[in-house]
Amino acid sequence: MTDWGQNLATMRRNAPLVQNITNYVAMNVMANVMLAAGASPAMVHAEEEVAEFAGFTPALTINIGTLSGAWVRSMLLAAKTASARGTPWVLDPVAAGATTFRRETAAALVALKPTVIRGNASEILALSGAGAAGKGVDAADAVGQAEAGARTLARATGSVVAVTGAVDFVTDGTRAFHIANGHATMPLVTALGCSLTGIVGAFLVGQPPLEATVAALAYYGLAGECAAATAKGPGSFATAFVDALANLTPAEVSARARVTQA
Ligand SMILES: Nc1ncnc2c1ncn2[C@@H]1O[C@H](COP(=O)(O)OP(=O)(O)OP(=O)(O)O)[C@@H](O)[C@H]1O
Ligand SMILES: Cc1ncsc1CCO
Ligand SMILES: [Mg+2]
Repeated sequence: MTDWGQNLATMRRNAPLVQNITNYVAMNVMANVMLAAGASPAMVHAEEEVAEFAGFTPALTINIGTLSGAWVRSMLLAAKTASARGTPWVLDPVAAGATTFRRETAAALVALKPTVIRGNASEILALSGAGAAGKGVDAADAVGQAEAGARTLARATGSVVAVTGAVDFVTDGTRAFHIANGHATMPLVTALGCSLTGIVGAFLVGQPPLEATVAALAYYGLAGECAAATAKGPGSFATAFVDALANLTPAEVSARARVTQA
């Protein structure tokens, strides 16, 4: 059995710099989540500097949550640089099926070969070409409905595809895993999915993409379980969740990760 806590230990040893192009809603939450986990986030998105930064960062994440023309130009510049350098990068296709602008932007970014695509079921269904129920940023489909689409998307793109929800699903198109850690309060706190995308980026540094992604999701879900033990609702959950990310040890992750082959 794989020792998933080792991937957390490696990430913390690396304490990797991660460049994040994310949305206005997520920026602060995501930076705090990443710092608590042991990574070093940098929110760098200006067209004037984004490629230069992508030229030295060991990992990059791109989230299309609050788009505009200038953001898209920056995203494409950063993704092109990462792809050319072989830098691992993660795409978070927020509300990918909602509008033509989002569909086209997500497709252009997928063409630049993200190492990992991480989204909720509705977003992964939209990217895989199947009809999705979701019209906004929240999932309206169950993970199980997106698993076949995730496998197809992974085979078509060469990306690892992670579908998050009640039980997460991760595949490289050949192998696949379910991760049953997590808590139902997580989707009631905004930007926890966006922030998870940053955690996946941090785990990718120096680690194989499929295993790194599975371990990141197990660790993150477990932090949700820990937070739920003391939280009184979504507000105190958010605080307890950041504490749990900082306090969880690799040994606890190894013992409590609920990962099975799919
Ligand atoms: N019903 C649930 N039960 C347990 N864990 C959940 C549930 N829904 C989501 N999660 C967990 O919450 C985390 C974020 O995943 P989610 O699918 O909510 O992201 P998202 O929809 O992209 O979020 P956002 O767009 O608000 O940032 C993952 O770790 C996932 O496992
Ligand atoms: C609420 C919201 N709107 C655009 S991005 C975002 C953060 C969660 O995806
Ligand atoms: Mg999301």
